[in-house]
Amino acid sequence: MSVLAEIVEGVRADLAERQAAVPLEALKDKAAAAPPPRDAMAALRAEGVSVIAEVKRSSPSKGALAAIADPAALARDYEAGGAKVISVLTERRRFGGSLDDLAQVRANVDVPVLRKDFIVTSYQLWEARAHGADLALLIVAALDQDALVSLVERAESIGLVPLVEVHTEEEVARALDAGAKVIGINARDLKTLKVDRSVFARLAPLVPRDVVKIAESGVRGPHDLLAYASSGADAVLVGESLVTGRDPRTAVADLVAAGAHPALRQGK
Ligand SMILES: O=P(O)(O)OC[C@@H](O)[C@@H](O)c1c[nH]c2ccccc12
Repeated sequence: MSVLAEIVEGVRADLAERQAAVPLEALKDKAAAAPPPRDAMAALRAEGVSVIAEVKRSSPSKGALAAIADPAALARDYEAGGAKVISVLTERRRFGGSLDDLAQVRANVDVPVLRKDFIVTSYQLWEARAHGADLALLIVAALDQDALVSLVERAESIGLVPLVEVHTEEEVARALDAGAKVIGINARDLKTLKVDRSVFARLAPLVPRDVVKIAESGVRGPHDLLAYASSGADAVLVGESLVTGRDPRTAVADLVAAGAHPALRQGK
């Protein structure tokens, strides 16, 4: 079984427990009472390369990365450094995250927040919105096309911007067919966990100009951001190097400064 399939199996088991504990109707009531969504499209399209900074305790490839006792404090540091969006991993078994992390982060920053998880049913989209998310990740490799299409539509109908993640040419075509307006090109193959930074430059030209392009994974510092930006990235999503570095606020600020370079202005 691929790593992705194993993770999704665990996600489905945890999901079944939450579904037994919280009926969908209760979740919908909670979503209706949540603060309205923030403008994620504007954040992603802002001047310069938008930095999406991730709250990530551990990963299947590296194991424990950082304890992150106070995710909200980390998110405030990211925001102070200039992050335009905060990503919060909510998957428990392999990434050490939770919906509570998401809610805490959302309550303590002013920028839009992404629920980063392995979403396979609309129940998880309602959960995302009920805990304040403004965007939700949809991983093409984890979904058949019918499910992808219906989750994109459902996300939009409840006020979430779907970030549709791809890793191959075929997945780009599927994302576009499903109507994705924001596409994340992940340098990491979720089936093998190998990182190949050249995937972004190869796939980005297949994405139309009006679709937001996010380069995901493998950003070690400003040098990698610049490489992704020169291949057309509107935004980069960064986790590991921020949570393992000494000063997350300065690390984000250094990325933001690199992404603001006038030579990169390609008329986003
Ligand atoms: O820690 P990195 O290499 O900076 O990568 C961040 C992000 O791209 C990565 O966490 C990620 C991208 N897509 C995912 C899907 C599920 C879980 C995690 C991810």
